[in-house]
Amino acid sequence: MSNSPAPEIKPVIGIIGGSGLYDIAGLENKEWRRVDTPWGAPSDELLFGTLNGVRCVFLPRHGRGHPIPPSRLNYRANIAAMKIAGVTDIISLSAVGSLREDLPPGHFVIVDQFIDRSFAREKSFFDTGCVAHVSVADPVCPRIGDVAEEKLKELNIAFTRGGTYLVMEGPQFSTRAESELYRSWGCAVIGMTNMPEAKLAREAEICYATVAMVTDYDCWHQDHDSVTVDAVVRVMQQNADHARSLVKEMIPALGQPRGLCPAGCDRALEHALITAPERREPALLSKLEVIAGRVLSSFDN
Ligand SMILES: CSC[C@H]1O[C@H](OP(=O)(O)O)[C@H](O)[C@@H]1O
Ligand SMILES: Nc1ncnc2[nH]cnc12
Repeated sequence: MSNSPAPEIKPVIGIIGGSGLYDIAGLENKEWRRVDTPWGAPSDELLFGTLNGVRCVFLPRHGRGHPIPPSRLNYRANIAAMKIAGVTDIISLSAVGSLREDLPPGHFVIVDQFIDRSFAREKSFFDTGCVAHVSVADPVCPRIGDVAEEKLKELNIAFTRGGTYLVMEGPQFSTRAESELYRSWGCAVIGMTNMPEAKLAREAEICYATVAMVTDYDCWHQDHDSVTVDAVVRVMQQNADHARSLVKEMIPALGQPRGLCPAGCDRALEHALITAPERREPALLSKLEVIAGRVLSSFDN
């Protein structure tokens, strides 16, 4: 065991804004800047700024004006751009449908698990020529969840800590049979975007947590109409102030200098690489430098 002191990390907070959240309030020194990555361009320029002296970077997940559907998002570029921008912690904000009676529209859920039913997306930075298998047994960072919980309480916003987010491919909403199936699996909420986003953040060793904002009861609830985009947008407009206040409170708290993440999200690649150094593909390795340079440069993996 090493006796060296825990490094002092100055966090940079990334915020990925979902449907209805295309900007964040209160940022100082704001600047939209293009960030290119070895996996192509992210959904939009990134908004750089500071809040109470904490550096933050905002990305509208679908782009400003929402031109990109869930299956066409370049999830790898989005996470790689955050990594290149120096982001250490990501707050993912998402509109979701509720799969439980006790999670009504307007309610917030601090997600702790996912079931990934997406299938038409690139899910890893690694590939033939450099294979890695990270653990996503606990796919979100509990430290970010703790801060979300504390701030939601202070702001008096109704929320639930914990719940499984079912990730569907979309873009069509679910059939009633699918919705009932996911309910029978014990899922709390449903959306189309948080995977592979969370898996890629783990590969990039960025702490990541989802605050889901319920906008509808999907299509299973007999007393509520089936979800429509209009309904999602209407509830998100009502919720947007809550989401903005939450982010504004979370950033200064998460931005305090700290040591390594106790949950180990920032060391996820240690012991994850399996390809022998002599079988690694140089072209892929050079792409991976921005994501995995920390572990690839040490040859004893
Ligand atoms: C506009 S309704 C469906 C859309 O909203 C959610 O997006 P996000 O997670 O980015 O808030 C859902 O996943 C769908 O992409
Ligand atoms: N019911 C639903 N299904 C999938 N994604 C959603 N986003 C918001 N509501 C949703």
